[in-house]
Amino acid sequence: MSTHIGAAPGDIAPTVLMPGDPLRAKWAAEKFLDEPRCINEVRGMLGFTGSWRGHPVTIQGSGMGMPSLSIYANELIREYDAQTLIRIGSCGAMQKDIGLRDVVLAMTASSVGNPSRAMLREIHYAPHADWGLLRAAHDSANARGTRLHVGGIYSSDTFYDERPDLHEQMVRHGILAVEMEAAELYTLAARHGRRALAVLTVSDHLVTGEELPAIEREQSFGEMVEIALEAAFA
Ligand SMILES: O=P(O)(O)O[C@H]1O[C@H](CO)[C@@H](O)[C@H]1O
Ligand SMILES: O=c1cc[nH]c(=O)[nH]1
Repeated sequence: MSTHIGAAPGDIAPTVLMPGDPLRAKWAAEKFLDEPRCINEVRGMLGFTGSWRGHPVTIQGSGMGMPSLSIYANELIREYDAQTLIRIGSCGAMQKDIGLRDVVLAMTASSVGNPSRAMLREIHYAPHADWGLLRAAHDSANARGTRLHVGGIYSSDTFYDERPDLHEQMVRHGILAVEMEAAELYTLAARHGRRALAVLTVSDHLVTGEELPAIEREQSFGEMVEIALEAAFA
């Protein structure tokens, strides 16, 4: 057990998928894994371990925002020796040519700040995906005909952002979408020599104002789960 994860040693697989929503973790584990069993209920941040095509896989909720993700990713890496961490999240599209339910692979993740920021001090570190995972996810998505976008995303500290000028600059600099965890996940993975990727599904559109309801964010983003699994074991 770690402070925030109740799993026994050995109950967490080397490959961990991390949705923000713990109920998406439950849905994905029941839909995509063989013999899933709940390995964490601490604070309701559900985690499940099962297998996919014979490979052990854990799907563990991260919560919303980088401070929460940081706690789970740190414990998964330090206490359970997780090697591959793939975020499976929702995001808001920031460019006109991206549609609802399109999949975004985050090549880089910009942020105003993240929990690692204080440690890095004057360095403006560029959080980036693992190249092998990114390439494999790209190949998987293309093979299945997914509407796919690959590029930079923005990991925000706020869902209800009151800085339209900040969004304007992100859009202007080609940022594809906004979410709230990837920059810290990428930074932690790099620091510990692990592989990380964020595979995201567009749930909102910041340009058109379209949005999907909570139940669809929880239970309908299966394509990104399959892409993440195929990339992990490519
Ligand atoms: O759907 P998840 O994975 O939680 O991701 C996105 O959704 C949450 C906000 O609604 C934030 O965590 C953001 O990153
Ligand atoms: O962080 C997020 C996630 C989904 N949609 C948004 O607009 N922001």
